[in-house]
Amino acid sequence: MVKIAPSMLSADFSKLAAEIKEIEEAGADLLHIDVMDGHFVPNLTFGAPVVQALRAHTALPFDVHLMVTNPEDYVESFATIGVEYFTFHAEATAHMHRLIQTIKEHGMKAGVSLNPSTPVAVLEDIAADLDMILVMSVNPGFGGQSFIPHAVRKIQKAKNLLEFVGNKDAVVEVDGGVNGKTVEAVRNAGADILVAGSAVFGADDRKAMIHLLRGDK
Ligand SMILES: O=C(CO)[C@@H](O)[C@H](O)COP(=O)(O)O
Repeated sequence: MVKIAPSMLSADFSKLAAEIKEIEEAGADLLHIDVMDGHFVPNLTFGAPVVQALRAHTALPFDVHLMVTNPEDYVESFATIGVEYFTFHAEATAHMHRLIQTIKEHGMKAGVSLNPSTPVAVLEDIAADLDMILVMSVNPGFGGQSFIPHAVRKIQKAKNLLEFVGNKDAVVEVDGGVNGKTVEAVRNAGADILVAGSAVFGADDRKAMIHLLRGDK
């Protein structure tokens, strides 16, 4: 069964702890946390101190997506928080292999995210080392954008690559424009974790939306 990771980017920033508690009670599986530095993407969110402050307010695993230049500089501060996935962008470093090892040495799972224009093939030689491939189905930076259809094929390619290298533990996550209209294609393509920001936080009934996205019977 797929897991649902609501994206905090679409939460009410004036009451983050309450928002997180609500989506935890609504049945979310992970909390997706978008760290943006205003350089890698044209938007700025929060860093380790805010994420640290939220750790005490939920038992949900933290799925941290770093849209930053120099992701190497963030490993130590996030490792001390209690983070499940530390996911950086392939486009942000020339040293993916080394960074993956460093993330794991710091006790976190390592994910690599791909912008819509970056092919899955860039992960060929490191796929066996990964814990997650994050397929961006929008250009990163903002919530509420439309799903880019070619992401469906890319999810399949990411799944095939992990299977080809015998990496049974790694997951494929999809992020951007996932909602009631796009979710079936994404689930059918084989995604393991679905990130949803505006669809969940903008829903009148967040619990019902999480159930719908997950395909609960
Ligand atoms: O990383 C990002 C955007 O850069 C995402 O996590 C968005 O926050 C997803 O928002 P929706 O498209 O689901 O509204």
